[in-house]
Order: sequence, then C-alpha cells, then structure tokens
Amino acid sequence: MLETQLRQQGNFLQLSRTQPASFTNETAFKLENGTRVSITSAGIISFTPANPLGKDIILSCGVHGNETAPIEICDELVSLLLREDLQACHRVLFLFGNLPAMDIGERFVEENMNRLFSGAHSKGPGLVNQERRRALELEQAVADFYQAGQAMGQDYRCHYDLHTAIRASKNDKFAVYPYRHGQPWKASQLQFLLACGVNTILLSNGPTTTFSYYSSNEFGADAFTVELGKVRPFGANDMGAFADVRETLEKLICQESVDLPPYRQEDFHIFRVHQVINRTKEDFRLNFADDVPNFTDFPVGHLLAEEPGAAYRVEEEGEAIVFPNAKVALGQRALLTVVPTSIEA
Ligand SMILES: O=C(O)CCC(=O)N[C@@H](CCC(=O)O)C(=O)O
Ligand SMILES: [Zn+2]
Repeated sequence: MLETQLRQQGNFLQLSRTQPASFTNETAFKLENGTRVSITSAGIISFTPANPLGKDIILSCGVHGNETAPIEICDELVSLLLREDLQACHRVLFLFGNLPAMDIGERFVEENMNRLFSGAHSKGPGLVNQERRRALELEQAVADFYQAGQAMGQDYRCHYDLHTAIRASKNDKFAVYPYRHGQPWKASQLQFLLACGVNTILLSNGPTTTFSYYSSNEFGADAFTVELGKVRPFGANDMGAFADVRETLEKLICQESVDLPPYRQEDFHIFRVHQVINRTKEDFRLNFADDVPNFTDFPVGHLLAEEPGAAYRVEEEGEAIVFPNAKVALGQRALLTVVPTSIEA
C-alpha cells in the first residue's frame, strides 16, 4: 500500500511530513528498473541501482526548515526517481533534515541543527530535543550509506548540503567549502558548483559543527554547504532560478559523469574566512542595517559589531560580511567576515 503510493505518486516528502510513523520500520522495495529503494526513517531515502557506477552521492536539504527551494528541488528529484521518470546510475541518498521545522516554516524548532554535527548533538545537555536526536540520526544515515557503498566497492563520495541564506546576497548563489586540514581545495569541485550556477566560494579556516564538515572530515566526501539564494516560503520560489542546479544534480545522479569545462579563475569569486565573530553577550549588536546584503565590504577600521567588552572591526582591505545574525544563541557564530583570495588550479 505504502510502496504502491510511493511508486505511483512519488510523494515521499509529503508522507514523511504528514505520516512520519509510516516510516518507523525500514521500508525497502525494488523498482521495475532494478533500483533498490530503502527508507530508513521519515525524510531519509536512498536509491541503489542494480549495477551502481562508482559514486555515492548525498543530497541534503531542510536542515533549516524554512529554506524551501532546496527542499522543493530534492522533493522533485525523489519523486521522479520513485516514479521511474528518472533512473539513477549512481547510489544516492536524500536527507530531508528538519521536518518539524518545515511544518512551522521556521529555521528550527528549538536549536539550530547545523551546529549539532560531529557529535555536538550529544555534548552539553545531550540528546534533549528533536534537533539533537535528528542530527544523530542523520549522521548515522550518512555513515551507513557510505559504509555500505565501501562494501560494494564504490570509490567516490560527495555530499551537497543545500540551503538558502536569510539575507539577499551580492553573489546570489554561493558555497561554503569546509575546512580541509591542509588538503588542497579541488578545482574540479568548483567547476561542478559553477555548472550548478554557484560562482562564489568561501574557503573555511577551521573545523565546524556543520553537516558538510562532518561528511568531509569523517568520510573524505567532497562536501559543501550550498546557498541557493534567499529564504522564501514554500511555493514562493522562482524555480526558474534553480534550473542549472536542478539539471546538474540530475546529471550527477543519472549520468556516469558530468562534462565540465576546465577551471578558469576568472569565473569565480573566491573568499577565505577571515573573522568568525561569535555572540557571547545578550547585548550583541550589528552595526549595519538588516537589508545590507551578504558580501558587502566595508572600509578598514569600520565597526561591524559590538557587545559589552568587545568591538569587531574590519581588519583587511576588501573584507566583507556573510551570514550576519545578531539573534543566534549565545556562543554561536553571529557573523563571518571574508576576504578575496584565489586557489591554485
Ligand atoms: O543566511 C544565514 O545567515 C544562514 C544561512 C545558513 O543556514 N548557512 C549555513 C552555513 C553553514 C556553513 O558555514 O557551512 C549555516 O549557518 O548553518
Ligand atoms: Zn541554512
């Protein structure tokens, strides 16, 4: 009954949100084209072709519940795969992160899930809320998926964690490249992101508790947090703005390889993280307006933010702001600053 509904209607996300208990026990079945479908929990579904080619691909979305465009993109891809209008040739795992936050149209219910990976979910008070328990469940889904792939001889891992930003951005689509502990940044990955319409890259300067860093650091996956424009409610996204990313993800899943032109530095805006400014006091203030877009730069010495006992100023030429949010929980990142840089091709 569940299987028939999924195969005919492809409505996995809708069922996950409205009847999560249907997926308490694993649901597994084979499509006519030989692909094995496995659902291990609400919002967690994988597709394994009969003869998978070498890539183990993870696409996650909705780690923040109000970031709807990526959820709509993944929902459509899952639906097409279930109805066999698309056929995967690589293994692919889709993770719809924070289902309860989607229902209330908020970034999170109790706690920002994208600060809870790499074990942070179990630190401090422990697994006390649904975001913490879900972060653990998502980590386990990633580990199980990649370990099963390894046992099958799969030889490549990637994870694109799809988001949208709270503010408008001067560069509308951008990606955060998690810290690689001295390993080289990969130009081929930047070419893939460019094909998705993402021409702006932030190179992280240290470990974080984000989902993309978890997959990169613990499983050697090519992993990114990908920001696909600005947050809008379900149904309010101009899906035409996501045609490139939608098409390129389809190629990633359904073609042996994605044809990409050689890397050209001039196609990109590349930044490295310079300052990570955390809110440590209740009275934390940003010194610019709410509608100042991401990637706006300020003159050296300009006061960016302050709280009792601390003033944060621009330190380098071209230093620009990203992800400003004065309302984050105490101890969390309230602002990143970035400076232009380049990578060796
Ligand atoms: O626009 C914002 O302020 C936040 C958008 C967002 O959710 N960004 C991610 C980035 C994660 C990373 O640094 O890799 C986040 O803040 O979790
Ligand atoms: Zn987000």
